[in-house]
Amino acid sequence: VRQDGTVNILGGKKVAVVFVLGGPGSGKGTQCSNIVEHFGFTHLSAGELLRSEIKSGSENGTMIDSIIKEGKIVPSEITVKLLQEAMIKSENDKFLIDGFPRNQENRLSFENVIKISPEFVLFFDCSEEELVRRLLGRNQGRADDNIETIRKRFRVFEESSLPVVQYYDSKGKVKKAHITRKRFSIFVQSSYI
Ligand SMILES: Nc1ncnc2c1ncn2[C@@H]1O[C@H](COP(=O)(O)OP(=O)(O)OP(=O)(O)O)[C@@H](O)[C@H]1O
Ligand SMILES: O=c1ccn([C@@H]2O[C@H](COP(=O)(O)O)[C@@H](O)[C@H]2O)c(=O)[nH]1
Ligand SMILES: [Mg+2]
Repeated sequence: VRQDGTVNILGGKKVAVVFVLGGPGSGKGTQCSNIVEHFGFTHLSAGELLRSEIKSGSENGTMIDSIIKEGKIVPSEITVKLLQEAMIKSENDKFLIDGFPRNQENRLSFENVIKISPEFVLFFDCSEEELVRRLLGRNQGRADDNIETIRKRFRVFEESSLPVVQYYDSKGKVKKAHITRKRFSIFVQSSYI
């Protein structure tokens, strides 16, 4: 229990978190793997945790599966609990959290439960044209890599996820990697990396 009365769920350990955000297919998972190799972070993909939950046959699996196929956002309490469990299980004190927070409610839920603010947010800015090309060429058998769901994921990204990037940008916490054409960059006025 901290002096301000809040409880650190990670047992008092000082933990660094970096959120990795960007449109579907912008390379979050790919770049997290590269970063992990060189900088000693543990990579936690919220999408992977949710897909594992489906595969494990958990009671929420069917609901998560249908939300992912619709390109929508899984309720915060489920995703935050999975992230919390993964962070507690890990021995590490540095985490790259990929694909989360997806909306403002996710962000608030993480703040309230985990009680850690990110060191910064890595944002991959990429044109929709390039995103579609990458997603349709990914060939990993994902149920949401079809053009119908991809369009829905783009809409959710613009409506719900970009406001989270804007929020962190207003706090000076966004480091932007500019991938191709500036489809989404009008929303964010921040430093480039
Ligand atoms: N810099 C790059 N240039 C070309 N292709 C790339 C690049 N980075 C990633 N890719 C490819 O694009 C596809 C999507 O990459 P990745 O899975 O890392 O994206 P993501 O942001 O994690 O996507 P999602 O949000 O759907 O999980 C993959 O097939 C990957 O190999
Ligand atoms: O915090 C999250 C992360 C993911 N989802 C759902 O999973 C899919 C796939 O996520 P990827 O990051 O692309 O692997 C995403 O479209 C959402 O439906 C989520 O709800 N919350
Ligand atoms: Mg990914």
